[in-house]
Amino acid sequence: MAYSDKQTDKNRNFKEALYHALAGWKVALVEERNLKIHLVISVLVIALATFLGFNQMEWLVLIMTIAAVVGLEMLNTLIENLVDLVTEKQFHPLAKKVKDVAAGLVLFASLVAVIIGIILFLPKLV
Ligand SMILES: Nc1ncnc2c1ncn2[C@@H]1O[C@H](COP(=O)(O)OP(=O)(O)OP(=O)(O)O)[C@@H](O)[C@H]1O
Repeated sequence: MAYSDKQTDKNRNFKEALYHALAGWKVALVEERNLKIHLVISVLVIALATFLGFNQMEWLVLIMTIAAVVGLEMLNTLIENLVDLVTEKQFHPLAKKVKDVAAGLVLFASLVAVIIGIILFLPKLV
C-alpha cells in the first residue's frame, strides 16, 4: 500500500494519534483476510448471543474472547509486517520460525475461542 503521509516523528496530539491508529485498522482490514473472517464471525456470534439473551457474565466472557482473538490476529499481522520489513521478503529460517509461531499463536487462541463458544452456546441451543 502506498502512503502519501510520510510522517516519521511522534504524533503531536491525540487527534493525530487516533488518525494513525484508525489507519492501522484500515490497512489490517484491507490486507488481512483472516482478520475479516474473525470480525464477521464475531458479529454473527454477538447477534446470536443477543438473540439467546446472554447474561452479564456470559457477555463478559464472550467480549473478552473476541477481543483476545482479534487482538492476537492484529499482533500476528504486525509481526508478519515486521518480518517482511527486516527480511525484505527474502527467505530466512528465523523469519519462517517467527511467522509460523505467530500463526500458531492465533490458531491456539482460535481453538480456545471455539471451546469457550461451545461452553457458552451449547447449553442454550440444545
Ligand atoms: N521471509 C520469510 N522467510 C522464510 N519463510 C517465510 C518468509 N515469509 C513467509 N514465510 C513462510 O510462509 C508462510 C506464509 O507467510 P505469510 O506472510 O503469508 O504468513 P501467514 O501466517 O500465512 O499469513 P496470514 O496470517 O495472513 O495467513 C509463513 O508462515 C512462513 O512459513
